[in-house]
Amino acid sequence: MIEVKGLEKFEVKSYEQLSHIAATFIIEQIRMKPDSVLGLATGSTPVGLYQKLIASHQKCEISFRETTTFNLDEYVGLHSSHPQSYNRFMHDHLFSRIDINNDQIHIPNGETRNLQSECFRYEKAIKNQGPIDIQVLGLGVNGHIGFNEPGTSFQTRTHVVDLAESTREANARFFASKEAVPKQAITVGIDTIMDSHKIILLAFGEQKQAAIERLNNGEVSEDFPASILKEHPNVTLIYG
Ligand SMILES: N[C@@H]1[C@@H](O)[C@H](O)[C@@H](COP(=O)(O)O)O[C@@H]1O
Repeated sequence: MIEVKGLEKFEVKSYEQLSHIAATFIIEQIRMKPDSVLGLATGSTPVGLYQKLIASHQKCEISFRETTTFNLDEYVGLHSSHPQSYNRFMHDHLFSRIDINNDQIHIPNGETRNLQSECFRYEKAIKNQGPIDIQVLGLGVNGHIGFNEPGTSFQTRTHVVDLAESTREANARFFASKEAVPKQAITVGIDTIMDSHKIILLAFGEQKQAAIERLNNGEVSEDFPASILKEHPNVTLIYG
């Protein structure tokens, strides 16, 4: 097996262990720097991490009062209260249960008429308040990070994407049908992600094995967006 340079790796035996290790990174970061800027992800993988952060907050170990968050992405066309919007997901799974100030939470607005200016506004907000101290990433089955699909330039900043059919299929489990999955999203770009000081990449389960294998053993290529992370100096892959 070819060892990948630049990726620190933790192979875990359980989802519980993955969530625990990921939470340790975030908790350490907040303790070290209470006004940290966190980059957050949606999807089912980070849910256990968010539960651990809530538990740590409830035990008064950490406070989010001074932290700022930027989420990676949002579907185009879903109202922020829609059960499958990422805005609603983050409030349900994390924000409503910690002491973060609402005005320090940032999620792209996928409902706006002017998507281009929203991308510009979001990128500028990250630039003004960043850089992101620690970015949480999930891994798409096709290697996407955020919603940066295969073929996306590594130079991209926040932009509008057409979702790959494989992504709409994978995410259909959260919707009534695949047809109900939006066709577009706003995502921070790959270059935006690479500006983060530290990145933790989480991947777990049978359906992620091929992507993990390709990340570990494949080349750095725009056909497989997550591969660029091998060129970042401070990435930890937590997988199982
Ligand atoms: N935009 C999100 C990604 O940021 C996430 O990493 C991916 C994996 O989701 P899951 O963790 O549910 O496998 O899903 C979505 O497509």
